[in-house]
Amino acid sequence: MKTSIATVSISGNFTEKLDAIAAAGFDGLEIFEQDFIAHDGNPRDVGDLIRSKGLEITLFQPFRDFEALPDSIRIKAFDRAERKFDLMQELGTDLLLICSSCHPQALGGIDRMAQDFHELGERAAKRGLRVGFEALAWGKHVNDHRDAWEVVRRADHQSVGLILDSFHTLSRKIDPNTIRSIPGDKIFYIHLADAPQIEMDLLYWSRHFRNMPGEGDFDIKGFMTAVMATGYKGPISLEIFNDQFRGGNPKGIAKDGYRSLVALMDDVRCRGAVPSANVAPLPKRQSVNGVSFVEFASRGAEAEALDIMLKTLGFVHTGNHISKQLSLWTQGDIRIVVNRETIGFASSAYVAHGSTVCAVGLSVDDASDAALRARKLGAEHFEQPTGPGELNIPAIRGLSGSVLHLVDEVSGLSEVWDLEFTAVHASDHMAGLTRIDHLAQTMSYDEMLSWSLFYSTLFKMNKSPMVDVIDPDGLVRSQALETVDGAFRITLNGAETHRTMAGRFLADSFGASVQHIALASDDIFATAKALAVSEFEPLEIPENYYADLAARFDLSPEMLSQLSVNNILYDEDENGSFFQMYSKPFLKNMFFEVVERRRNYQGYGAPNAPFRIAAQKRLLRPKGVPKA
Ligand SMILES: O=C(O)c1ccc(O)c(O)c1
Ligand SMILES: [Mg+2]
Repeated sequence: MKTSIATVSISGNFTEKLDAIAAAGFDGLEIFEQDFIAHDGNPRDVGDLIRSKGLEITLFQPFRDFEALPDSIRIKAFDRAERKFDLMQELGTDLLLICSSCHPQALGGIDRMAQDFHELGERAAKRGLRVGFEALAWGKHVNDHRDAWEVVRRADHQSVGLILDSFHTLSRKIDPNTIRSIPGDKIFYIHLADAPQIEMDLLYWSRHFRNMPGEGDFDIKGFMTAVMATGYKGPISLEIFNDQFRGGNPKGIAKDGYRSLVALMDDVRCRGAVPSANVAPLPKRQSVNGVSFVEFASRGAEAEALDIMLKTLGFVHTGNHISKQLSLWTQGDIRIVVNRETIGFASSAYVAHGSTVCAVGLSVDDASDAALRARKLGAEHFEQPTGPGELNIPAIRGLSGSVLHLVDEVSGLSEVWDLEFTAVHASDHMAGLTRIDHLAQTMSYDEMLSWSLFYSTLFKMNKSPMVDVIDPDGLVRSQALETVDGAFRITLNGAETHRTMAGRFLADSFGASVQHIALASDDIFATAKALAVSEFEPLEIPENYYADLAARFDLSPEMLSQLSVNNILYDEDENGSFFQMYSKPFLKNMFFEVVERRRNYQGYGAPNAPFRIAAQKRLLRPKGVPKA
C-alpha cells in the first residue's frame, strides 16, 4: 500500500513542497497542475528531481471539463488531453485524473460520457497511460461516485478506471458501503480528505476546509474499510485543500499528513480490512489512566510565587530530588514538581519561555509500547542523561518542545517518586483535591488541528465538538479531547489575537504551553472551606453572574448563596452538574481551577468562560488604564 499526497496540500514553492513530502516519509506524490505550471523547471527535470528524492509521481491532476461536450468543442477537449499526455510522459507518470465536468455546455448522458472515455482510453493505451474518472460533488451531470462508476463500467476499457475521493462521497452523505460492489482493479486511485461537519456550499467547503483524516468529522475509517473490501491495491493519497495549511509550515503539515495516514491504515487493518502483510502493525492505541505528574520549570521569585500558590491550594511539599533542585508537591493523587535546575532540559525550557510547564507525565498501561507507537507516528523521541539512581522514563516531545513522559506500573517506572525523592513533610492539611481533572493547553489557532491529531492518533481519546470561548477582546476556540472513562482530559485553546487572555499568555511565554490546570474535588464546598483556611484567594465573580444563574437554573436560594459566597461558577448538562472555582492569575497569566463534576457531567463549563475571563482581565488590567 503506497502512501501519497497531492502537492496542493502543502504550502511553499514547488521545491519546498517536495522536500517536505520526502522528509515526512511518503512513497509518492501527485502533481497538482497549478503547482507545476508555477514552477520554473522543465518536466523532465522535475520528474528526475522527484525521483531523486525517493518519491514516485503517483498521479497528474486535474483534467477538467472533458466528457459529454457538444461536437463543436469536443475535439478541442481531446487535443487538450493529448497535450497533457505529452507532459505526463515527460514527467514520468502514467495516471491522469479527470474530474467530472462543470462545463456550462456539457450535455450529460451516461453512454455519451462512456463513449468519450472509451476513446480517451484508446488514446491513453497507445502511450501506456491510464485515465481515472472522479465525480466532483458539484459536477454538472456526475456528482456521485456511483454514476462515475457506471460511466467507467460502460466505457469498458482497461485504461479507464474510477477515482474515489472521500470528500466527494462523504460530503454528499453517500453511503460509503456502496463502494464495496465495485471491483478493486477498476478503482485506479483513492483521494482521502476529512472535513469539519458544517453546512455550506460543497465547492467552497471542499476548496477551503478539507483537513487530514482524523482532523474532521467524516467517517474516513468507514470509507477506507469499504475501499479495502474491494481488494484495491493502489496508492492512497491525501488531497487537502485548506486555507490554514496553505499558509502553514510545509514540513509540519506533511508530517501531520503522514501521521494521519499511517494511523488510519492501522485502524483499518485492526478492523480486518487490510491484509496484515500490507501494512506493518503499530503498537495498539492505549488509553491514558491519568496525569501522573506536572513539572514546572521556574526560578527565583517566580518559583517562590508558585510554591505559595501550591501551599494555599493545600499542597504539601513532600519530597526533594536526591540530586537535582526538584521539589515535589502532592495532594491526593496529584503530583506537581517545581524544577529549579540551571542545567538540562527544564533549564532550557525556562530560558526559552520563562516559568512554564516543561513536562507532563501520563500514566499508561505499557509505557514502552506507547512510546514506540508515538515514534512510529513521527513523534520526536526525548532523552536526557540520567544520574546515578535515576530511571530512564520513555518520553517524547509534545507542545512547543515540552516533554511528555509515559509512565506505567509494569516496569516500575511509577515508583520513581520513592526511588528519586527523599521525604520532606508528611502529607497533611489537604484541601480535598484528588486528581487532575484536565490540563488546558493554549496555542495559536493554527496549531489546534495538529495537536488534536497528535493526541487522538497516539492515544485512545475522543474529540468533543469545538466550542467558541468569548474573551472581551476576541474569540478563542476550544477543543477538548478525553479518554472514554474521562481519566485523562485535555483542552486545546486556540488564540488568534494577542489581546485575548490566551493570546497574551502565548505572547508572554513565547509559545504554546499549559495555561491552566484543573484540579478535581469530590466536595467543592468543603474544599472552598479548607482553602479559605490556607489563605487561597479565589477569583472574584460578580453578583450579576449569580442573578443570572438564578434565572437560568432551578437552584435553591441556599445553593445560590453558597455559590456566590465561595465564588463558585455553576453549569449543568443533561448528564449532571459542574462546579468551578478559579485562582487569580499568577506568573504569566497562568491559573489553577478547582472543579467538581456531579453525576456524569462531561463538559468544561464553556458557558462560564466569558465571565471567568472578564474577571481575570479586571485583575490584569489596572483600572483607568486604557486597553492596548
Ligand atoms: O476542487 C476541485 O476542482 C477538485 C479538483 C480535483 C480533485 O481531485 C478534487 O477532489 C477537487
Ligand atoms: Mg479529489
